[in-house]
Amino acid sequence: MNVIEIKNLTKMYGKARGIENVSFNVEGGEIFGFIGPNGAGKSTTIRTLLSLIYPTSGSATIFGKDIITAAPEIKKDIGYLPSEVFYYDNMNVMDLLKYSASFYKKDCTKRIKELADIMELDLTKKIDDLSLGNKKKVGIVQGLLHEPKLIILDEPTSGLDPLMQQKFFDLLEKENKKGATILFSSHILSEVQRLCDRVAIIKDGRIVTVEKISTLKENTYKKFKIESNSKIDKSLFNIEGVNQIEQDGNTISFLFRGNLNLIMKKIAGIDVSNLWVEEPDLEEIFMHYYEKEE
Ligand SMILES: Nc1ncnc2c1ncn2[C@@H]1O[C@H](COP(=O)(O)OP(=O)(O)OP(=O)(O)O)[C@@H](O)[C@H]1O
Repeated sequence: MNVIEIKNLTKMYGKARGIENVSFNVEGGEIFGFIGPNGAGKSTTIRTLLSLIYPTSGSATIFGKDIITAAPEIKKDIGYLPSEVFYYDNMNVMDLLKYSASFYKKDCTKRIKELADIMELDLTKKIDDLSLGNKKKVGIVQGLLHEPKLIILDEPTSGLDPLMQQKFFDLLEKENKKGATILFSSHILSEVQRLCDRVAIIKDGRIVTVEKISTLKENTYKKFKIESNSKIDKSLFNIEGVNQIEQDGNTISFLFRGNLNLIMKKIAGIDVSNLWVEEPDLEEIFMHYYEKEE
């Protein structure tokens, strides 16, 4: 079952483009990545889904319910971490979190303590005295304290140090195993690759592709690097599917997409001293999608 269904969602800010005809679904139980560079439209899509802003046209459902008409009902089961968090500075952390928890029917005190423990957050501190990273942790606890069925995170890792990022990812994986669906926006591709099952790539307000991470990697280039005992004839690789050839001494490297036997036959004619065949990382795949569109 789809937890989120987005159909041709368009949001204009006056005459300026926010997002155009965005459509994709997020299935129940998956960790879904939403990637694109700054200004691509990730926050606009997320804010529209949460009814913080209204679409110009198009529609979307969450848990099968309309995002606008059923917004208050839907929100009870969503945990949201905005890209930037703002608080009343003179409250202490526990008071702020208790205040957030008061919007839900259940007692979240135990859960707040558990989460604060995992994220190493001091509940007695004043918000004003917290670093940016610690404020982000408050946002994380605030988003998860009611054990939501759907967790929506807008650029959640900015401000967290690598150790905390890891703890946070472990926490998300645990929530996912318990049944939570997660929508995770980011412009950092490695973290999406690590955590997500599928991704939607957005550029200039439009969805470029929606794919499984594994399919994205299979259908794209492989990276070849060949080392020989003598200089390799570069023209050997002037064939369809080969891109970005680079030669450095007796080493040649390139990206290839196509029938691998073609390349293997070419390599068979070389006195090979070493050979590397690697999957491109998501960053390279991403660039490829962007170039294709331009
Ligand atoms: N309140 C607003 N008024 C006018 N234009 C806006 C507003 N909010 C966003 N935009 C524009 O909409 C487009 C999409 O912005 P959005 O913030 O959704 O992108 P994003 O992918 O989340 O990027 P970032 O990671 O920088 O937040 C951008 O061109 C942005 O300038």
